[in-house]
Amino acid sequence: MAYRETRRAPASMQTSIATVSISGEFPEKLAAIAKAGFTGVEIFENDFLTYDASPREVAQMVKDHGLSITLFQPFRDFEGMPEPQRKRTFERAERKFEIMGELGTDLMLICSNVSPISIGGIDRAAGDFHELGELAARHGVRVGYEALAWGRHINDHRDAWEIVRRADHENIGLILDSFHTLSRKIDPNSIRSIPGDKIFIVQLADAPLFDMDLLYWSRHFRNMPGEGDLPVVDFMRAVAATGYNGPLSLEIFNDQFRGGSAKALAEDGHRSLVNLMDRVRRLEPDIAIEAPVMPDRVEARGVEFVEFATSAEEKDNLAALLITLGFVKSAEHRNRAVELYTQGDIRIVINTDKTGDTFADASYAVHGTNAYAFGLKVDNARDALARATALGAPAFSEDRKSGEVSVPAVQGVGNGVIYFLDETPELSGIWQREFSLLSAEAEGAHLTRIDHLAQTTQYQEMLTWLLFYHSIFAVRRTPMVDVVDPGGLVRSQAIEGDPEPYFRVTMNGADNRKTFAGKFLAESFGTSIQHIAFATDDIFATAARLKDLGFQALPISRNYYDDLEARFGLEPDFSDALRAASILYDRDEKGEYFQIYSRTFGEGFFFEIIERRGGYAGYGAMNAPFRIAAQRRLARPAGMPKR
Ligand SMILES: O=C(O)c1ccc(O)c(O)c1
Ligand SMILES: [Mg+2]
Repeated sequence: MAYRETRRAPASMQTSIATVSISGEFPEKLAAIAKAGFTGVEIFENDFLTYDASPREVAQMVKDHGLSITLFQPFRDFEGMPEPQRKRTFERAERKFEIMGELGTDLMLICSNVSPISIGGIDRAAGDFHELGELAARHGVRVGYEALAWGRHINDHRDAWEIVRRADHENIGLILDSFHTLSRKIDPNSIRSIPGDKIFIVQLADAPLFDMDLLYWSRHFRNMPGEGDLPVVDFMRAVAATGYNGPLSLEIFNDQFRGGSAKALAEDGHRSLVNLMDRVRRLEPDIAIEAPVMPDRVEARGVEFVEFATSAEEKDNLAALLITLGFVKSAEHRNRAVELYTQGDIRIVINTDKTGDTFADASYAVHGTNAYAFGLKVDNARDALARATALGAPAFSEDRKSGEVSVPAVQGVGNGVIYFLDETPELSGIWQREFSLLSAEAEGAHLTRIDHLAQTTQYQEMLTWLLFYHSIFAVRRTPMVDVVDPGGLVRSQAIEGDPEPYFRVTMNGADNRKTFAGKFLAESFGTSIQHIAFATDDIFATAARLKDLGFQALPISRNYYDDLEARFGLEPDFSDALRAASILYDRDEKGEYFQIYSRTFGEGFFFEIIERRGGYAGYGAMNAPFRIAAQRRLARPAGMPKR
């Protein structure tokens, strides 16, 4: 394969992003892009035209941020024009080449013609490009040709490549854009036969799968690689296999991003590229791009503990609720006001420590009582930390007192802390080392382990956190479901350990503060864990024990059970048993799901108890509106009509 001979030495990865991808004014975009670690930026012509500065001033600004301009784009409707438009198109191109000189970039993107007056024909287009190549050479610039998925004559990178090949000019090359290739379901392996040095730049974008008009889909719904459903990894593997080692440039048109945080978008973008190249490097080791090296995606084996920050006063209520759930206080911290409650494999830590500046205390001051931290069981905690930080997650650490264990940790959703615990003696011995065990025996309520954590975020931040989990951990995402709350829509998507779902998180994105989830977010000032779901292997035995323990389940309306009976054709005895214990029920092809909810605590936090029977893999989404209605009924201030 000839291209291998022309391959350059491995160059460190160049990351770039189009200015259109980021919200804000031009200077704000540049600052966010530079800060997030990109080395280059694509200047989208409109961003530049609408900003009141000369090309030379823009060039200086970009340089001051330590960035280079990887691409100037787009130039539209060039190839295959009839006269007199053809002549004018060349004049227009020459004007842009002059501007590029002042901007200090040597690469322009021409996207395939969409004009109704353009004429098809590969040789005609190749001829136009050859002639443009001569003009470009005189200006010391290069031109890359991109097939828009909706181009009038050219909408496939294979045809664009054929035109570039026939144009046969050093200054004319191909531009690949993952969206255009993958949205049309073109096999990305067709890229492997293109010489890497004829690919002038590679643009990357993902998108959620929608059955919609390609142009509309592209201009409004693109997202960062790993945030959507397109096989961007396969695309990039094929590109990398050509020997390409130029910039990887994000080009994301997204309505929501236009109003988002420039900083968060730039950070997500950078994370998405680092993660993408980590995946590619593992699948395609012999590539010219020097991708960052980090440990592989983390397989979480389950939640080892959840820790609440609270005050001495509020602690009693939380502890009382745990005791009605069958927990027992089984240990106390040796140096701190920290208690451990356990049942089965579940550990709940309650932290009311006020000595020194603890993060728990600060978290309580901001959010009130909240589940501010959790620990994950992993194979290698140091590796997990290394991967998370390589992907831009902020490492978390606190001053430890003597005898205390320093546990690798990062900050995640809602500024919460994620600790990594493994089987090394130091980390697995943490409970014995830091806590004095109490001789506490309790019958419990048959709760075995944490099935999932439910985190609430602003809807706008949902993709950020899904990418966070998806890049650091070996997880898959379930399809997004809409949960209708009387106050608005809440979008819900789960991430689950892959292949084994030992670790599950449901992410709920709230659009406004009128929904139950949105209200929790607003009133807790943005803490994230809104509920914790415990598993039982026998929901009815658990329900019976809870009753003895004085647990107060969230009461569910009679209508729910009438509907359930009809929907699933349940035996009246069975539905009576469900109703008597306020158990919600769901069923799919694989199995059954049972849920009991606690009443809410504090600003809308709650516990859930679930049993999965058979292979049921969901989260009872269809029951969520009933749960929310019940929670709202209870939350209504006294004196309001109750039904
Ligand atoms: O939507 C467009 O017109 C458009 C323009 C330039 C690009 O690089 C692209 O991928 C799409
Ligand atoms: Mg593009």
